[in-house]
Amino acid sequence: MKTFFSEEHRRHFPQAELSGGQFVTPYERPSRVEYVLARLKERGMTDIVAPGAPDMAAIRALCAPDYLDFLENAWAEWKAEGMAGEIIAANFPARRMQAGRPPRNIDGKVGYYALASETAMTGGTWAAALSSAASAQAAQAHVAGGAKSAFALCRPPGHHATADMYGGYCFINNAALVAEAFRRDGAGRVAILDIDFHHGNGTQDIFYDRGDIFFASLHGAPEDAFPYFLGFADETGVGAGEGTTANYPMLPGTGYGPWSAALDDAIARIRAFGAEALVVSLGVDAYKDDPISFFKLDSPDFMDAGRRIGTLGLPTVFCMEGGYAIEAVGVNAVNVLEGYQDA
Ligand SMILES: NCCCNCCCCCC(O)(O)C(F)(F)F
Ligand SMILES: [Zn+2]
Repeated sequence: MKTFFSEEHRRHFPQAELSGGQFVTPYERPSRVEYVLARLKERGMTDIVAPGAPDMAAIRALCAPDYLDFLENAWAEWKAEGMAGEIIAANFPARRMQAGRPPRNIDGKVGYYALASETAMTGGTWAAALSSAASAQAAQAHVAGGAKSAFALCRPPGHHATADMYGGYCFINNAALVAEAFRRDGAGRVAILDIDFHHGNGTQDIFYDRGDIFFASLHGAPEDAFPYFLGFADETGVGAGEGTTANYPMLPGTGYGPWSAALDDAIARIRAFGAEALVVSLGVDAYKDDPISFFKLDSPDFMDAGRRIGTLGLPTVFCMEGGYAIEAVGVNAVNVLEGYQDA
């Protein structure tokens, strides 16, 4: 399996994340992908290439123009306003406020486009997000060109990003770009399977009214886990998308037994949907030692999960999402890829 990866990810490394009322070193840090690269090489998956330039037309087709303008210009505007630190959202359009009217002031504008305040942006975030999107796009082109599967080692991740909001360490929805590209390249129906511990609210939001894209997510129950405000089992899609969203919220302490039962159900739903291509939002923060999650999967479970996903026998692009037990993130992510290839 070929891996697409860009060193440009390094341009996004904020010094701080707001967590528990303190500023901590961000959990979503460059060393995560270094562990994945090391494990890929250890397992002989050494076909690792850098993507070309991002397909900006496809990114513009996915994201709102004003949101892309914001992402590109936020840092300059923030510093022009005399802000001393990194970009962190502090003001949000709360209930019964004007959530559809972007402020002129950059401090207000940041909160308009942010869905959470833990994620800081810096001067290199835009470039890093574009390079991550480019890896996803290149992986999809490789599969559309005939490869059975490909791995987009994306950093920053993407599944919390909507067409017009960032947060949860995400800016551009890489998995959504891949799904749309599969559709443009002729796949009539595409499925996105999100196994990251956190609900892929952005991916769900983008495709919620679409009948051609199936979205399934296994995640920590919204009552207990970020992003908190989406991911309930009764969210099944709307309009043409009715029945094409399947959420599997699960409680703290969930182990591989119930988690894999949910996976099997999602796989059956994807098969019944008639997907012709598959995108996997590959987060491995369901791992038992993940510092910000509460499932109890162990490393061999990720190998078995990959094998089960492989039984779909679909052209597949894996997009790296989360996973914060840094020493294990490489083993767990590559285990999914190896299990998939062994199916
Ligand atoms: N005190 C820690 C609270 C953390 N709150 C934000 C969690 C973001 C999770 C991001 C992710 O893992 O879902 C992604 F895949 F996008 F990276
Ligand atoms: Zn996650």
